[in-house]
Amino acid sequence: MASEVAKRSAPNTGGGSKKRQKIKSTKDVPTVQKRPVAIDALPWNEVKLPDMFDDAEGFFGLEEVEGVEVLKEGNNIRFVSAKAADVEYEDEFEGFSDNPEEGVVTTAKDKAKDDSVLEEGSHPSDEKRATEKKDTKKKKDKKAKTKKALEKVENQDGNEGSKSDHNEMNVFKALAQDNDDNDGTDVTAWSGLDLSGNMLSALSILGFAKPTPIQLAAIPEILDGHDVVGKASTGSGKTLAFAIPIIESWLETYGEMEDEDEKNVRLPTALILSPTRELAHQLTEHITALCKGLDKSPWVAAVTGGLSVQKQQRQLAKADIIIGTPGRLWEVMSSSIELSASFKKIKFLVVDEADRLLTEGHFKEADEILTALDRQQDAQEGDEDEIPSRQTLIFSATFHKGLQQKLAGKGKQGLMDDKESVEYLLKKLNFREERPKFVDVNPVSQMAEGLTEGLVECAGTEKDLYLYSLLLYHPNQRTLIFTNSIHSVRRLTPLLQNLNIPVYALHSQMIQKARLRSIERFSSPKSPGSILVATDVAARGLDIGGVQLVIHYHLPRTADMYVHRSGRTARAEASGSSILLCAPEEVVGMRRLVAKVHAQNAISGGGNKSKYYMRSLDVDRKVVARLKPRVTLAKKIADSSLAKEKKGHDDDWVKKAAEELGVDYDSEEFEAAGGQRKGRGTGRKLKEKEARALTKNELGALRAELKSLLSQRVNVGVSERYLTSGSVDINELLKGAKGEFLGKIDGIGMET
Ligand SMILES: Nc1ncnc2c1ncn2[C@@H]1O[C@H](COP(=O)(O)OP(=O)(O)OP(=O)(O)O)[C@@H](O)[C@H]1O
Repeated sequence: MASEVAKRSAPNTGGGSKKRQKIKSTKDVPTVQKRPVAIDALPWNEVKLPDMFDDAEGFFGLEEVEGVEVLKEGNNIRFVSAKAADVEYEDEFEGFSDNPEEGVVTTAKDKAKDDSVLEEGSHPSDEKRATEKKDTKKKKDKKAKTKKALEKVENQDGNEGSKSDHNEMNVFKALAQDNDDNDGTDVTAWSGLDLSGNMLSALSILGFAKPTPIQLAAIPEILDGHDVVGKASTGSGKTLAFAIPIIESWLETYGEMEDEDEKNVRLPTALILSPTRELAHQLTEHITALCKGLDKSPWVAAVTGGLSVQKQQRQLAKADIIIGTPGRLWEVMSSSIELSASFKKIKFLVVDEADRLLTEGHFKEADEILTALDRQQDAQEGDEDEIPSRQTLIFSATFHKGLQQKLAGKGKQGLMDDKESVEYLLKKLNFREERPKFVDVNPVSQMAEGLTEGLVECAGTEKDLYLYSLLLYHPNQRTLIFTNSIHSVRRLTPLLQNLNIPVYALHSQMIQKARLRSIERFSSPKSPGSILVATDVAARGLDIGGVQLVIHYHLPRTADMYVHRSGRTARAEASGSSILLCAPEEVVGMRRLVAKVHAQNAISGGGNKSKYYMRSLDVDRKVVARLKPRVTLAKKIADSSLAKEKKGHDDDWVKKAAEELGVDYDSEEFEAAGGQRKGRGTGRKLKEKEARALTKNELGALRAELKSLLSQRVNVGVSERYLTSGSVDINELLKGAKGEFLGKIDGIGMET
């Protein structure tokens, strides 16, 4: 095996695997062993220059290293060091960080907690780990039972030469029997896909009784070695559609490896490109969850920023499945020759949410990565046989029409060389087949089946009020609110908090730790009624269980974005609603956009071509008017803190600039001078100034007033519809049994 590849840790394969011993302190190191070390992992020391070199341009940052042997093996150069080995040994095997903000989430097989074992997978949070610990026993019992079922079959079917498919059918039967005793999920429905017993057992543990349509259609094509372009509606299980065959391939290759040495230097199997950090982490968790049910499992690593490039390089050197955003991946890859060399030999390249990744702002990095992966370019003479031919898998719920045609192979010839064009990138994907298999399992609808859509008409200036009303009409529902700007997320979050709504924020300018924390809290089973206000960074791919409602506070800019945003609810056969808040002047355009989405579905599915008409939802304006005072107050309080915060930032910035220029800075004087000029933004500035001017006491009074308003129930009364229908027991309604009060008490629900 090529020696350029960094040493990798073998996954735990149970009792038989060699386990590395934990070195607790340097005192415990019995012998000083020399080991091959990556060049950037050597214990480099900064060279101290004598004072006389005060201005020695070009020598700053000079580093030296001691005790390193340089070995030349053919064309490869290796560095062997005792010291570095110790340092790196501790560092390398301390287990991946539990801290998600550190950017790499990795996992190894679920295994017995053995103090002497340092190769341990990690999980994104301590909280999660605590929950997982609790689940472990349960899962282990389940796993043992599933295993027993498989063994039972093997024993029953012990005749040599028995047909494997016959055997497999019995595996299913045993699992089904087992399931009858509530011991595991019956996975008989997966039988046509030719999966290994190991994989079936993992699916049974996950509780996935049958493949989804995209899994049913795409898995055999991928297992057969084809390039695949997969299109299926949001929440339909695309992740496992590509992950299952990738893991099957890894299991097969790993099973064929004869000794530990070979396992230790194995090459990565797959590289998965994701457009956002959150999605990369989610893909990691999703694949990891499946791997946990396997006897032996691949290392899965997410690369999304936060860690030092060197540390990520070391961790990636061990990974079998790498999931990353293009920017960070390219940064890590481009600074390590060893990593790019090993990536070139991957068996699978996956582009998830392809239409976004290939078309929106990721050109440069995607281009660099694809160039680096291009196996032909670096193939050396006589090396051809060693290079596995890569399968390319492209997945999304939406594809621009042009992109779809190009991916389907039409017009692949004569692709332009314009370096800025999608065609250029497509060419770079380097499909191994002239035409990849196009798997479009759900041409009738990109939208999930269980989705209800509607719009609420309200004046642009009243969106806050209607948003709050909608939230009260849907109490205890996990709700995702989309806005088109970071500023709106920043504004709406405190506003809703002031109104006692459990709300979290998500946008791209938040630090990674805070982003992941928001998602974790929003998705926590402990808070089913939480709210997330987000930009479109949350629109694609995020799979948060139990999102029942999506509200488009700002309208989506494109039809595809409408599909992706709305797809955060009604996932995996669940139901959910998507509601647009539309100003009157926006209604026609929006109806047209949504009709377009549905028309495309109808035409491609050969279905009903009548125009889809999105209904307006009936919100009782009188009830909304009753909520106005509290929203106005909450807004005033939120605006005041925001304006003060902003002033602090502005002051800091101007102070710094004044310091650099060597002038005095007086914020009052500065503002007075600015206030003379009339121009754009003056009105906003005045409002901010007003908001800032609120004293502590005034704010306290506003808070008290709001508190009192919030403690009052909002009686929605008896709607005219009820009165005219003549069939309603008004006394019953007023008793509260049907929830005539808004909010947590018991929502009345929306009429659709
Ligand atoms: N065979 C299955 N049976 C039951 N649930 C499944 C199955 N496969 C996947 N799921 C679940 O369905 C949910 C959605 O899957 P996934 O995130 O892969 O959807 P997706 O098609 O990638 O959606 P999007 O287009 O929004 O990214 C996940 O919670 C996943 O665990």
